[in-house]
Amino acid sequence: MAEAAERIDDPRFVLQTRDLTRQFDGFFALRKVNFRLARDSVHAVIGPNGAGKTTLFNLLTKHLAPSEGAILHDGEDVTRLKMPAMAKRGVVRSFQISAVFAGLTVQENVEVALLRGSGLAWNLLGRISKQSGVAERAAALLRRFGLAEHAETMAGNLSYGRKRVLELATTLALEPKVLLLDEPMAGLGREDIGRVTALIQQARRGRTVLLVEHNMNVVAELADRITVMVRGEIAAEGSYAEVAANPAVITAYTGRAHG
Ligand SMILES: Nc1ncnc2c1ncn2[C@@H]1O[C@H](COP(=O)(O)OP(=O)(O)OP(=O)(O)O)[C@@H](O)[C@H]1O
Repeated sequence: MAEAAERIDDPRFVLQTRDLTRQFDGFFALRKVNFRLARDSVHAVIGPNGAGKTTLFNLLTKHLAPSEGAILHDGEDVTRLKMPAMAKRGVVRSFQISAVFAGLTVQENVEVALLRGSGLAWNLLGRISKQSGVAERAAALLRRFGLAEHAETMAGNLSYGRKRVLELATTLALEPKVLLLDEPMAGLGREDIGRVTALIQQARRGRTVLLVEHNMNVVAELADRITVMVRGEIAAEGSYAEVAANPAVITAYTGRAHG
């Protein structure tokens, strides 16, 4: 499997794409996209419906294979690597809520994630968690994420917003270097959005975060840099103020030319 890795030494960028393209039956969902994710930044990908955001995300997270182009991680060509290999390299997407085990307690869910992160079979959960300090580490994570008082609650009984927090806690238990989040605020009310935003602010320390997000208040608050996708291509990039003032972006969102 070991292929000669192409090194592109620009250490500022943890992930880069080269002419990344994905077609579906001749339709270009993504066309020759050159995307760069700066190390230790929070970077948001936005754009109108059908712009190709999810396609880009799924290519970076290895849920989809590209039609053409390349993906580089730490300067190495990882285009052909599968999801587990990316996870080993520290590039992890948040699990979907469906991956939270409803029949386990909140504490047990985090313990499972910690064991998974250390490559141990989770059917040994009971025995190992007592022996290896996993229970203490899980409890510490729950305290950090404000879930301590729910430690013994069955995950299935948590509110939707708390499930999202738990989902993030189980992802962060893997200590990813690059955290990829697909619409982390989707379906959340205002209070939970505040909670998850604070959690991402905390989680960003020492790592890189990429999020696809529709909520512009959240994007404005969290993102150092924003990529605006339109019809499968990058239409603009920059800070929130820069992209918000960009005529191409205004046109894409309003359907009208600006000015
Ligand atoms: N599996 C697929 N088969 C066919 N077409 C697809 C497939 N996945 C995406 N597309 C098309 O590719 C385009 C980009 O879709 P994508 O989901 O990446 O957009 P998006 O920016 O994430 O949109 P949204 O904000 O609505 O989620 C759309 O026109 C979509 O219909």
